[in-house]
Amino acid sequence: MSTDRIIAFDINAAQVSGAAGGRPMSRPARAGDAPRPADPGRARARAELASAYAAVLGAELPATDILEQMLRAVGEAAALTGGGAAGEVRPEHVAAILRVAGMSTEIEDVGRPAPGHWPALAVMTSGQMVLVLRQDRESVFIHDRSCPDNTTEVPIPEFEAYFSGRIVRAHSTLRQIEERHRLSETREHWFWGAFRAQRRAFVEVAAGSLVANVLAVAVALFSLQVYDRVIPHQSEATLWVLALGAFLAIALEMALKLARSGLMDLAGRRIELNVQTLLMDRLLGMKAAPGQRAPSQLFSAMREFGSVREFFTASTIGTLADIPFIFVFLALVASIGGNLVWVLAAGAVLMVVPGFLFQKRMVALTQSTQGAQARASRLLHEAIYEHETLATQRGQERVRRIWEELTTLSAAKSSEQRKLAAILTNWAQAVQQATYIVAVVVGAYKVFAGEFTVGSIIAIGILTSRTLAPLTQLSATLARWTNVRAALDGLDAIAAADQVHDEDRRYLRAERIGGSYELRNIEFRYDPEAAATLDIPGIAIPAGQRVAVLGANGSGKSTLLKLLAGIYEPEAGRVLLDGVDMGQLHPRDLRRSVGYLGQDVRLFSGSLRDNLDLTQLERDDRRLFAAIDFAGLGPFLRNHPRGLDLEIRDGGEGLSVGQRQSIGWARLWLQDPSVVILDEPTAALDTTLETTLVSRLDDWLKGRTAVIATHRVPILSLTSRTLILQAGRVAVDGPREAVLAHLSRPRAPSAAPAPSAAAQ
Ligand SMILES: Nc1ncnc2c1ncn2[C@@H]1O[C@H](COP(=O)(O)OP(=O)(O)OP(=O)(O)O)[C@@H](O)[C@H]1O
Repeated sequence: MSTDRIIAFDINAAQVSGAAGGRPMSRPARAGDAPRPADPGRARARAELASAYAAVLGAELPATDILEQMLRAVGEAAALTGGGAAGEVRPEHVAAILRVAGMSTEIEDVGRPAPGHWPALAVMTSGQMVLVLRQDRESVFIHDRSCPDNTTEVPIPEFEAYFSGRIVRAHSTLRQIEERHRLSETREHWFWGAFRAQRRAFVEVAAGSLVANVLAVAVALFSLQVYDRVIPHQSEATLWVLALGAFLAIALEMALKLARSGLMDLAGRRIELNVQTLLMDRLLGMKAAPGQRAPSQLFSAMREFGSVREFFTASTIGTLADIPFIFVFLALVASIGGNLVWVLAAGAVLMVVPGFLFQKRMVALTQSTQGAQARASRLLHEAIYEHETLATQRGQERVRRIWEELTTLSAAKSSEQRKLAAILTNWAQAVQQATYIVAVVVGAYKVFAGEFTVGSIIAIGILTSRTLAPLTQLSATLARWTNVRAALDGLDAIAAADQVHDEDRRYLRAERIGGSYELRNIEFRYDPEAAATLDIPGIAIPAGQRVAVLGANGSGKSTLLKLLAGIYEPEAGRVLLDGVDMGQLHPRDLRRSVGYLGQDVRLFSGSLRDNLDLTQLERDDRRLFAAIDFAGLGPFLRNHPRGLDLEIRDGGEGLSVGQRQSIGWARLWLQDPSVVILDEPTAALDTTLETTLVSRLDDWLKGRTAVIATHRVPILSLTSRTLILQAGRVAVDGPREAVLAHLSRPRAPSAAPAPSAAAQ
């Protein structure tokens, strides 16, 4: 085997040069060569190599995802080093990429190749790397995309001649393996699972509570001793020793309780951080479920997390941690006062029973307040963001009326809720005092009978308060629990909502999507009771074709486009992209390759730069300006004093509707997808800009599949095929000219049949 052959396996060279197959590596750098600029191509190649390796190891690691990370790292390194050595991506960098993907990696000097080393990346003497899959007695097998089965066999002596002896090895971590093989039923609950993760803190809190509660007995014992032993003997020294002991116990108890609340606070913060991150992830990753989930519901559910957080703070957990010690105190009372303990037990039961009895009423109240609050927050949102429409359409009166109704309702319900909570707390306090009195009365009778000392009564009095105090707090906690449970239920709906990226699935990875569509027996409806919004037996769109979708308002154009973009899933039937059901493709690959420009381009608060580059991966301002020029915003932005730093205000204000549409175009240009789905993409542009854009698009759309819903004539000229929708059905399908000619023909009762897809 020649050097050329070994080089032919080198993925770096192949990818850097952009060729599909292997190609000899470029001349090695010589001393005196000018410093090379940052070389994202090389980084790309290394990232792809790492990706291939990860795929061999079974990790779901797409080249493009790590590539994005890598390019970013290279960009940052280039910025730091002034562009010098950043292009050199060494084995350490590849190891870093694999670590980014959550794998554990090491670089080893193994000297000679041996079967036990592989799969691993082998560093060759030239500095290049190859992915060695396995080795038998005669050959090593190298990953090479240009060969059948992606594998090339190389005799060991030939390989050894160019092998530097270094390898980069990666393994899935135990956690990843566990994740991969975990049964879906054993997945932890989003909230309680986060609690379980902090169980160590809870065990420590429980241990602290035990000691603190034992120390709490000190005051009762102090009184017992003082009344029964010190006072009768007038022993001053004992008094002070006992007092000192009691002071110490109090100080220790306080220190322990402070430590306990500190610990709880820390655990609480960790839980909150994990849960909030998870909830936001789920919210962002939710499948679109049009007509099934009101945004205001989601909004108020997320806001309600505040009440959950407040509930699970140190005071609640402290109360709960103290509950088991009630039995310890009761045992102590029994040892001092014998049967008198039943008075305390009865008091304890009486204190908490109403709390449980009122739960149902509390739940009903919570539900109605939450409903009103959700509606109020939607109304508030509309009153603020749709202020102009309300003002010009004189809609304020309606808003005011509904607002008043909702405020009255929620004020009445929450006042009832507060009343109930107050009843529960006051009842608990009253029962606690009554129990004390009954205990003292019973104790007094025992003193009369000579069974008790005065010190015992005082000690029992103190112990009664200590025993029952956590129960008073428990009643207050029970009153709040219904609120928290309702909030948790709302959040449960978010955490359990169907996700675009289902963690239990292994999706098909596609570095590039060609863009041929096939729709089979599609049915889609927003309202399960209503007739189908879309009913399409079959459409095929070959890769690279440009299709215009026409139709009256409400005929289903946008819905069809959203199905093609993978935003909605059909209720029945299948949408195949490159011959594969869209649901099987990895959502990230889909989003990268399928560009969607909706009717209404939304902006987010931040700078214009942030808005253009929502992925935050674009480091090159020249590309941002090229995108802006493409979209026709160049002159405006170049003349603007703030340029790309132009501020977009809360609610996306800061640009005109047409300019917003141009931003949508610029985003699409930056995304550079192989499939473009455009919904009325020039509706807001002026004629000059539309004409310029259309002329640029003619070139840009080459090689891309495009489906464009439009009412505008200029954009039609870009397409070769026209579909006309009528009430969700394809009424006409054929070559553009034929369809347009058919449409412009005067209608006769027995019109010629419309061109069909077969006419393509
Ligand atoms: N989010 C939604 N929830 C419920 N029904 C919807 C929703 N979006 C659209 N519809 C209904 O589906 C039908 C098709 O709407 P679609 O937006 O696809 O029409 P279109 O052809 O794009 O109209 P236009 O030309 O006005 O944009 C309409 O009758 C509409 O009422």
